[in-house]
Amino acid sequence: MKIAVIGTGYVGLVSGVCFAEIGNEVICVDKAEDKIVCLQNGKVPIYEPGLKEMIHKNVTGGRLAFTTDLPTAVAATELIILAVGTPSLPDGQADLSYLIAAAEEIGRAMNGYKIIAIKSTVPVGTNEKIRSLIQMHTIYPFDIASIPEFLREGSAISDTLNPDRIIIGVDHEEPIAELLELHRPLTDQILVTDIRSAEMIKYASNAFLATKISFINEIANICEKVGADVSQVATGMGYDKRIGPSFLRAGIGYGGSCFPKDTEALIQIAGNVDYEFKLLKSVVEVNRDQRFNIIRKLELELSDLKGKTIAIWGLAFKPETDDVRDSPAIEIIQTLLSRGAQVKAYDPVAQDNFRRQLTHSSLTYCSTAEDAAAHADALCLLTEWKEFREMSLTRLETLLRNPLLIDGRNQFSEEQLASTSFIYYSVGRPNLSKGIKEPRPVILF
Ligand SMILES: NC(=O)C1=CN([C@@H]2O[C@H](COP(=O)(O)OP(=O)(O)OC[C@H]3O[C@@H](n4cnc5c(N)ncnc54)[C@H](O)[C@@H]3O)[C@@H](O)[C@H]2O)C=CC1
Ligand SMILES: O=C(O)[C@H]1O[C@H](OP(=O)(O)OP(=O)(O)OC[C@H]2O[C@@H](n3ccc(=O)[nH]c3=O)[C@H](O)[C@@H]2O)[C@H](O)[C@@H](O)[C@@H]1O
Repeated sequence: MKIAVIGTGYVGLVSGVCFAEIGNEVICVDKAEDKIVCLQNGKVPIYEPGLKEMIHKNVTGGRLAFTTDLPTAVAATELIILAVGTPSLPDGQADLSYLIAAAEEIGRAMNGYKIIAIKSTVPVGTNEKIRSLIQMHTIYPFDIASIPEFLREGSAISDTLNPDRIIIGVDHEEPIAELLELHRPLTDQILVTDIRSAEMIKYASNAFLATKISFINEIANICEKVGADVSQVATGMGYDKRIGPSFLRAGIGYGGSCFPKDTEALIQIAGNVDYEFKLLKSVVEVNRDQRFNIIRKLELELSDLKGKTIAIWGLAFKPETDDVRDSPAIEIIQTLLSRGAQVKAYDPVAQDNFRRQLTHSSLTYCSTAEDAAAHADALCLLTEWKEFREMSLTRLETLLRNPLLIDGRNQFSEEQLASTSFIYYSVGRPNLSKGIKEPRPVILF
């Protein structure tokens, strides 16, 4: 099938290359010229394991190309996939301006029947609005389909090539056969729904996963007070097939370009029809507060943070990505700086993106994890990169001025800590440090 993918961000690029990989002819379009020039020169503007190699393979195989010329790409293809951004507006609603602009351009460029599929995450009813908009700009027939994307950054290629399910939302029979044929090589688990349900499945899925995270984070906070271990609790809960083990890792809360924005958008979608989504509002509130436990634990040990040097390991919102959009690290570091601390930060891949978001005279970006830790009064681990877990704690202890380790992602074990004198705080686990001031557990009967 000949496919044009409009918007070459995470979703556009990964789905474009994966459709090429399974034998389609794909042209990826972006209005950002620097991005397209970069891709045409064999470079990849985002960090995603395996992506560069797969792009190279499909470009040389003649199945994948990049352009800024939307009209020519639309005219040459039969399926147009919209994957432009839908960021949050200040009030939490999804900003549809990129989608609207792209839809108008597509309408003007059409030269015959097309299937137009929206992969961007959009509020319920948006596909219908986009259809009306395109109709105003073309005389040619077309069908609209909502095909939401469920990939995760860091494992985007395997998620796309082996999805748990594909959702196809349509309101006509006509495009179904072609869309089924396109997706069958990926999975048999394909659900065809009406368009509005497909739009809602995407928001409901992200909101449910965010709920699981806030739920386990609250359980972790209670575990800290009653002396239970949230890792064991999560394992025990996860053995129940109705609950499942995934998305029960306690930590500093979720970040990224999607959960924060999509939970806010769903609260707005409900509010627009006079429904107060109380549960989801609490999920968001719990998540916003969870990151500040890092600051609370630091202050418990160091009292005043003014003049203290705090090392930060991990800036990306999760490992295996250079994406720092809505990363909890941003607010944690801003709070440390506002309390007068000196911050030394390190991330193996996300540092340049983070620096573009945050610069400050008291914030230093370091070239290695060890440099960041050297002479610090405390070390906070915010992203679970493998290189951090593999670090020798006995070596780390010699680098820090004060052996205080605040682990926001539960990366270290009792065995690793046994031969050290670290004061160690993790999330929802009994205090494993030898130098603990207060005996644990605090049993509350
Ligand atoms: N990032 C992720 O992991 C996932 C994102 N999504 C959803 O997919 C959508 C896209 O997300 P990302 O790829 O992260 O977005 P992004 O913001 O990284 O990329 C969007 C791209 O679209 C381009 N663009 C905007 N208007 C255009 C136009 N008129 N013509 C051509 N190109 C245009 C931009 O230049 C940009 O390169 C969003 O709705 C998001 O919620 C869904 C699942 C996963
Ligand atoms: O709509 C989207 O954009 C995507 O959002 C998430 O994917 P992503 O944000 O890439 O990454 P996740 O692995 O879901 O992690 C999101 C955040 O939750 C946190 N998390 C995740 C799992 C967990 O158990 N605990 C936890 O704190 C991560 O650290 C991260 O900050 C969803 O998992 C994808 O299905 C969806 O397509």
